[in-house]
Amino acid sequence: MNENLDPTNEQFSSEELDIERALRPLSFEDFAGQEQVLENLKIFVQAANLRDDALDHTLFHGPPGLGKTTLAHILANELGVGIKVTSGPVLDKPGDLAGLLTNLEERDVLFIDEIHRLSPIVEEYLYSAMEDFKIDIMIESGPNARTVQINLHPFTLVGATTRSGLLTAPMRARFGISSRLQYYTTELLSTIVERSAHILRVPISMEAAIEIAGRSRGTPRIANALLRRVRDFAQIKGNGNIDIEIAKYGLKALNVDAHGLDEMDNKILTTIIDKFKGGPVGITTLATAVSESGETIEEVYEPFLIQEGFIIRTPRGREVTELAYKHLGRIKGGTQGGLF
Ligand SMILES: Nc1ncnc2c1ncn2[C@@H]1O[C@H](COP(=O)(O)OP(=O)(O)OP(=O)(O)O)[C@@H](O)[C@H]1O
Ligand SMILES: [Mg+2]
Repeated sequence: MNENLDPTNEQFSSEELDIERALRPLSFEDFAGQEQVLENLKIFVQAANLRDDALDHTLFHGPPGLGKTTLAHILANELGVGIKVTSGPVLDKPGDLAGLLTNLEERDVLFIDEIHRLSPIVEEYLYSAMEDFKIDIMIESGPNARTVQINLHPFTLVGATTRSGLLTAPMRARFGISSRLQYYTTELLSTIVERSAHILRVPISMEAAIEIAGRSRGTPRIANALLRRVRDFAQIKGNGNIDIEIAKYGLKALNVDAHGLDEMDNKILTTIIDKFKGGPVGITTLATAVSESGETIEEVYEPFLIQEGFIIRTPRGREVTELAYKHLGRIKGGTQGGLF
């Protein structure tokens, strides 16, 4: 998870983690949006259930907070199987992976988060497990050491990554299903906010839900985080209900950007304006200027900025739009920031 994209910008306390869990949809039915992805998944799951097969290995990619982990759990629920959860950086020895794999029951889901961060040795070890449901394990040591091949139960590997560009080609090729998650529209996010408010038992007006949704960077995780903070304002400064006034008051106090842009988004825009005269600027040059990797900019930040019309991609690089100048209160061609 990318802490930068969490507007509260703090580690979750255990209470917050409980809330996070309570708000997480558990079935296809509770999951809003991503229609195309969901429509296909429903068919694949239904077919696998009908044949009593393991679902094909499935990859979810896309920016943080859009529902990759949520969907991995939903898949296990809908398949009616168990799920084991781990992540790329945690699995540093093939032995750890072997332990997990041999403990999987028939059709279980093995969820590997941040799958682009697997070590090459572990990744290679995973290949035969994914392809043939077989692994080699070393038994005994010293002169008696030998490897034996053992059969695994057919299982489904579900991988998640925010950085699909960093996935190796052989790894990518082993996923039968690959889905990219998209940013959510304000309308969809407002239904998510309403659902979450209902679970948290806090009354919210439709207008307020739309206001929160519109400032959530197209991201359910951010929408839920903003809802929780606004709920605090409603309880302390208001009468407990979230209406449009208290929502606006809370969002202002939280310093939430009118479009839900975060610090890095704004840094990217100001850098293009201030250092590169609004662009065009190449991705590598831009990346160096904002001290972030080019891939992260391309996969995590830029898609939203392009979708919302702040940046355009030209053959010569990235250019900011009028909207970006307006948003930052700058004048095109001006040397100074600030309109006022
Ligand atoms: N479609 C959805 N409907 C309702 N709530 C959602 C939806 N997608 C995500 N959420 C909420 O947003 C939170 C974040 O989603 P999730 O943890 O699945 O994101 P992620 O893609 O795994 O993010 P990361 O890349 O940071 O791991 C979830 O706890 C869930 O409550
Ligand atoms: Mg996740």
